Amino acid sequence: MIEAHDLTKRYGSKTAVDHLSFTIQPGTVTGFLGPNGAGKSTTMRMIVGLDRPTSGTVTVNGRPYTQHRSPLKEVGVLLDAKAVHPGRSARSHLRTMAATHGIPARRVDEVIEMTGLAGVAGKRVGGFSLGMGQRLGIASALLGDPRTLILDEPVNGLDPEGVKWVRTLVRYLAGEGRTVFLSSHLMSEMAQTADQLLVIGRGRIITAGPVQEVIDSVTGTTVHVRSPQAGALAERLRAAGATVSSAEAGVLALQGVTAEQVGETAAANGIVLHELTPQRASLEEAYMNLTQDAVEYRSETQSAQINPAVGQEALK
Ligand SMILES: Nc1ncnc2c1ncn2[C@@H]1O[C@H](COP(=O)(O)OP(=O)(O)OP(=O)(O)O)[C@@H](O)[C@H]1O
Repeated sequence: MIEAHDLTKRYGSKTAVDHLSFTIQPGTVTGFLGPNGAGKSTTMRMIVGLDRPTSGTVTVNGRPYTQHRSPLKEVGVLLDAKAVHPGRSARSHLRTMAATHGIPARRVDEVIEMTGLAGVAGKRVGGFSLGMGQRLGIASALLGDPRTLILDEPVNGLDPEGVKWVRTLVRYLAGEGRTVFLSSHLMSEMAQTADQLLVIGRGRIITAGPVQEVIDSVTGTTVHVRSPQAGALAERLRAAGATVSSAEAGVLALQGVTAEQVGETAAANGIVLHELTPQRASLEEAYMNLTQDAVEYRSETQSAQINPAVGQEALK
């Protein structure tokens, strides 16, 4: 279990994490979502004692991470998959980690098997693809057989098969009763993987709860209607509590009402309909709506991707 109380981190005048309080329960996969710069990595770094909170506290399995006697056996962490000496082989990296933490050497072979690295375990890590690096990072996190796993963007750089593998693995680990906390900026990926979601923006919680509840709360349905008697229909639906807007004559966009209710209201009042279409926002659209106010540096980032020269200017 991970428990954060009023967790805050400031870098100078920048508040990266702003009074976050949450509990991540064992036996579940909790997805930590937020746009770039939302504060996910900073939160994870504070959980594992790599950054000191400006104020507030965070504990893992009841204690601050640094107060655990064998942290690796308590918490498995994937924060920066590239933080491995490039000249070492994957096996030698894992063996060194195991030796310095009192973990038996046979566990190294187990995690190599679990993460599908058996074929490349003797190769230099420097030659690894991003996906193989991610697998090695996950193998390192699993080495101590920890009760809690903290994985920052574990599917980053993985191909679809790798993504599916991570999904299956984390579900399996949570099924064993472990606490699994993983970050992503992809709502669709988290919707398929997590039980619970914690969505943050600009260091604050935007929403949290079971995946389906969060999705239902953000993917509101709009009903589109075309009718030669749009005015009369709008009047009756407004009276019933719907929010009505109209971009052109004879066309209505309705919220707070189902397509069935619109059809029945029309029938009961003898109103002719030419079109009745429920339109559900896609998950990614809903997520973008949810977090759009919390996205930092949007224009700079986009220009940097489109035109590196503009990006250079933006960074000056
Ligand atoms: N060492 C630091 N010094 C100054 N500012 C920092 C530092 N680390 C992070 N920040 C700032 O804190 C904010 C949160 O960053 P963080 O990396 O935690 O976000 P994130 O949600 O993990 O984003 P991403 O998805 O891009 O990794 C950002 O505005 C970032 O620029």
